[in-house]
Amino acid sequence: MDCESIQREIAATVRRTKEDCPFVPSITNSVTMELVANAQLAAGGSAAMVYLPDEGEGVAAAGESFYINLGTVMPFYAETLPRTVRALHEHRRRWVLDPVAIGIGSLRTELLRCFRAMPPAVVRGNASEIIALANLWGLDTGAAKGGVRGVDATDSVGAARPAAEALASFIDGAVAVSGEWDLVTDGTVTVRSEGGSPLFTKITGAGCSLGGVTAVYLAEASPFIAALTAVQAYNLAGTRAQREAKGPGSFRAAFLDALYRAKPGAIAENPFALI
Ligand SMILES: Nc1ncnc2c1ncn2[C@@H]1O[C@H](COP(=O)(O)OP(=O)(O)O)[C@@H](O)[C@H]1O
Ligand SMILES: Cc1ncsc1CCOP(=O)(O)O
Ligand SMILES: [Mg+2]
Repeated sequence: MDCESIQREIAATVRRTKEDCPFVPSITNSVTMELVANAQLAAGGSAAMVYLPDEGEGVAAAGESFYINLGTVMPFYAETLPRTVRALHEHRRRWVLDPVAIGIGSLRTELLRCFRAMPPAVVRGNASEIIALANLWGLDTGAAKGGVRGVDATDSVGAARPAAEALASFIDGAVAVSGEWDLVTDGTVTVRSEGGSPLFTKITGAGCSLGGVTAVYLAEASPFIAALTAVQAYNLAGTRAQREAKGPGSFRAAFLDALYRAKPGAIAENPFALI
């Protein structure tokens, strides 16, 4: 895969998504749910958030891809999430996992452990979450430990590269690691995408909504291209939004506008390199 063919695939993915408006349901956290849905709409998808077991199963079958984010675990997720993931597996629907705050509490850990048997097509997280998930699943992380602090990372993106590549190979899909720069890998090809803004760390839900938008593109593209398209769109829109913003509040609004307005060619041409 060379950069030019990757760029062509990214542009085609953005274009198809706007034409098709794929239905991409989510089970996601109650803190950032609204930003996730708005970002999915801005990218051209159709969003629906559910909580209950039968609703999870129903929309898993009806959706074209799916997003699961473990940010705020509720007791009934012990039933909702295994049933939904089983339905996704049975209906051959691909899904994105964001293992937010991995390490907090026993139910979150138990759920993340159980996903190993029916894995997602894409895992998206910050560096510490990716290292921690690879460790939980017993994969080779190059001895990295993964220092998640609540929902934040304490590891650099580069430190998560072995974990990301091992995870991507294990799931036979793709892994995206976010931070000051972003890494996307399918286990063989690894890319570094530049851009974004430090203001992303001053609003809640930048990472969660990036996962939701990845799921939208997953309805239209391979795991690797879907993950990279979302990362490129965020890095471009974040760069543009920072020029308009006075602080986190105006950044959030400017970011949604920039994501909505970003053209396929500009997303494809946001700076990235094979590493
Ligand atoms: N210092 C930074 N500079 C530029 N972009 C950043 C920076 N930190 C995070 N981002 C961007 O913010 C988005 C969310 O990433 P991140 O904050 O790592 O996720 P999470 O919220 O899950 O920890 C990504 O698009 C990422 O590229
Ligand atoms: C603050 C918080 N607490 C539980 S989930 C959540 C949102 C995390 O969002 P993100 O990972 O996108 O920063
Ligand atoms: Mg996060």
